[in-house]
Amino acid sequence: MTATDPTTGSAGTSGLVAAGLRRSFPHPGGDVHVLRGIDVTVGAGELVTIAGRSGSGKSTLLALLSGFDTADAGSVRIAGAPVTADVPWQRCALLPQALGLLQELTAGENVALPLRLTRVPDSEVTATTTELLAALRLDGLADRYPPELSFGQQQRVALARALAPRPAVLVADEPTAHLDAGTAPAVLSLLRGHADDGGAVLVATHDDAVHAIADRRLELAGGAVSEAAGDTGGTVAEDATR
Ligand SMILES: Nc1ncnc2c1ncn2[C@@H]1O[C@H](COP(=O)(O)OP(=O)(O)OP(=O)(O)O)[C@@H](O)[C@H]1O
Repeated sequence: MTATDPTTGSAGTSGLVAAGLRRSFPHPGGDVHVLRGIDVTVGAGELVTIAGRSGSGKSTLLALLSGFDTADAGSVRIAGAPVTADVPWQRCALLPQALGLLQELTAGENVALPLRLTRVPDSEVTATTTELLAALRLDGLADRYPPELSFGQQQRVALARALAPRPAVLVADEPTAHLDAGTAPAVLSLLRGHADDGGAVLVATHDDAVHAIADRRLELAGGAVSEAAGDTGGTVAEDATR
């Protein structure tokens, strides 16, 4: 994949480029203006984190970037093409906070799903699924259904599913929120590895360990994004964005 052009800072032709994103939600007390004109660029090969107080709009932004929601204004492009609701997993995969695992499929079947949908050969599906589950310390749990797994285990299954199709863009919402010290390093390693392999990775997080492996860190506050420096802000109060 094309790396970020260091001379222009642009994502070139293979990264994520969002411009002028605006999103409001109707509310009886007055519309909630969550995103007020957001520009975000994540180049191929880059891992960018985004921090912000609870309610600042991180999940709202990630849903727009991955085609799960539509902006009131602005554009999202991957490799130069607009992101739509039916963006294929190979172009953009979202790891949402709610995970979205299919309850009637086993962990292994959930991970294999994006590969099955694109008719990847069985041997490759098996190899990729086995490799990802092992890398996330989920060996032996492939045949369990989501309700038979802890939330942290389910979160790792959802990450494996997002990574399985080797997406050009990976968008992850708090991917380490439910992990312990034993499993967090595996998740960090896969996120960093995906970027090093040429993926564009954007992670919303309050976790200093994730910020530490990032190339850049953004801050979302008051409906706007800025480049951040220094320690993570963490969740210390509600953001009454309006
Ligand atoms: N569908 C919706 N309808 C109305 N308001 C919404 C909707 N979705 C989000 N909001 C509001 O938008 C704001 C941003 O929410 P969002 O979930 O994006 O924040 P966040 O930064 O991801 O928070 P957290 O860190 O707690 O997950 C909040 O004030 C929330 O109440």
